[in-house]
Amino acid sequence: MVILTILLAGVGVYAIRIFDLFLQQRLTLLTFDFRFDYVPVFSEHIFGWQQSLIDSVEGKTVIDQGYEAIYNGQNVGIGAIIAQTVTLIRTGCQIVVLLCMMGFLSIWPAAIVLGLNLLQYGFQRIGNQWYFKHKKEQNRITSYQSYFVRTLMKRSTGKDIRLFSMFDLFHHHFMDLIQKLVTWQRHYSNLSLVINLGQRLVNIIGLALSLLILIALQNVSVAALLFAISAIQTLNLNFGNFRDAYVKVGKNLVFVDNFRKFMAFPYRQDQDSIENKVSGSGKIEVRDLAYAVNGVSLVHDINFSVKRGEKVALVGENGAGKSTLIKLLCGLYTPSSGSVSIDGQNIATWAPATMRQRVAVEFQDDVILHFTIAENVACTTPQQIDTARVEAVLDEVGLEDFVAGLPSGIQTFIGNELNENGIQLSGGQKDKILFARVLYRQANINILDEPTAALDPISEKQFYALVDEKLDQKTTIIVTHRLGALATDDVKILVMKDGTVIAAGSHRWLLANCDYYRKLWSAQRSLYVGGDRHEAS
Ligand SMILES: Nc1ncnc2c1ncn2[C@@H]1O[C@H](COP(=O)(O)OP(=O)(O)OP(=O)(O)O)[C@@H](O)[C@H]1O
Repeated sequence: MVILTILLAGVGVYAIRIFDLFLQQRLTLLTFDFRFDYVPVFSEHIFGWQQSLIDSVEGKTVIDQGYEAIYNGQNVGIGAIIAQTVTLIRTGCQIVVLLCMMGFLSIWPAAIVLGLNLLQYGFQRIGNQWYFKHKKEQNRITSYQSYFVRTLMKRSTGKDIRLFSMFDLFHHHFMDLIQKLVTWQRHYSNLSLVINLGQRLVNIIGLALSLLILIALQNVSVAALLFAISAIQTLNLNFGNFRDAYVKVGKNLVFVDNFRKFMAFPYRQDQDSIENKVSGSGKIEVRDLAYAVNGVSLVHDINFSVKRGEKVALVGENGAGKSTLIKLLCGLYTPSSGSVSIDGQNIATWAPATMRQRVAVEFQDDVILHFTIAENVACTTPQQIDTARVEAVLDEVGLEDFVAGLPSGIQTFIGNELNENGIQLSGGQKDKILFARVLYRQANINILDEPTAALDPISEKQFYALVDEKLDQKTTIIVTHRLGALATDDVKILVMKDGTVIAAGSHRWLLANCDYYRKLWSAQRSLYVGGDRHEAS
């Protein structure tokens, strides 16, 4: 009977192990599919977020960990939970088989092993509680660490580090970080050591106790005793694996929790009040607009309106709040108070897609993706690109000859990350592609943040001629430090200082009525007409 039981149990355990191979294979494919199904959902969701949320520490943590929850296959997050659940099922089955098998000898050893494993779980819980209590600290350290890795790996920062011999500085901060990491790790491994020692001790006691009981309870043969030793050890091992899997599920639920938080963040497309009206003349009204971050006001008390087709220049010193204001105008930031309305509708109620149709924006720090020129201009999939329109706008911004000289024309890749024949752009060429992107959009409101910063004088002149011609009937707001180009009567100039608009009017009117504008103007004029270069100070 004992022999038959052993045989049956052995077959049962190995059958489960073989079944496990198939489970593991299915699991690998499942987590792979999961990654491809959910990563686009994740990215799509971020499009609906407020920029201020993406910029915040909270947003960054939830993005990083939420992404990890779905992207790291079976190691972290949802993939790990599925993998550990499979382990739970597998070890659970093995435990049941082993318990039945041992029941033929005596139920006591099995009961003792079970009891002692519960005790071990208690130890593990202590370790876990410490882990979760200090997890935030470890997350922060890991996020600092990833900054170092990202910065060092990035080609552009690598250049600066070499040019300015910043390695010592880097090393200084890195060592500081490593110190924190080592301290954290030391605490954790000391605690793990104590817990593991406790668990091993409990194991040995358990094995000895079970055997003693077995001997005391019945007259067992040596063969049965040997079988009992091996069965108890296997049972213990399975209990251990079961426990580990259970604990890992708990740990990975933290990542999933972050994924859940991520999906629950306010998503503008979910709002009931979203307006999808895309028509309108392009009239902008700004009322009592203010924006603060962590209680610090960046812009405040802003009131102005822009008529359809009007050209507006936003000028002011560095840090005056110009970029912040245009981020509010195009809905990237949500005002702390006040409102921005376009054609009588508060843009806070607009869906992001509506905003993209109505407003085309060019920022100083816009990125050119390592895709083709045509894709960078049209910002859509190859099938949807209007090639003739792409060529026309590239022509208009003065890139006709440049593109004609490229081996694959508008299909040439920019940068060599995705294509080894990709080309590098100069700063001015990049600005021209970004402006071509705005023209391609054909929106009736265009907002341009320092669009000519990298342009040569001839290109800058062409740029303003193009604005006059192509954006003639369209509302256009341009942030610029080069005042001369906008010194005409048909441009309304908003002068910003310390986070608010202190004056608005034509160049001539401002020269006559605004001391601060006069100061900006004469400072710049002196550089161009060769006057007193120190006039500004
Ligand atoms: N996300 C942010 N969090 C905190 N402070 C910010 C944030 N964005 C901008 N600031 C601060 O707000 C102020 C205005 O910045 P903004 O970029 O709007 O200035 P700007 O007028 O465009 O300057 P520049 O002419 O140099 O481009 C600056 O003091 C800047 O440090």
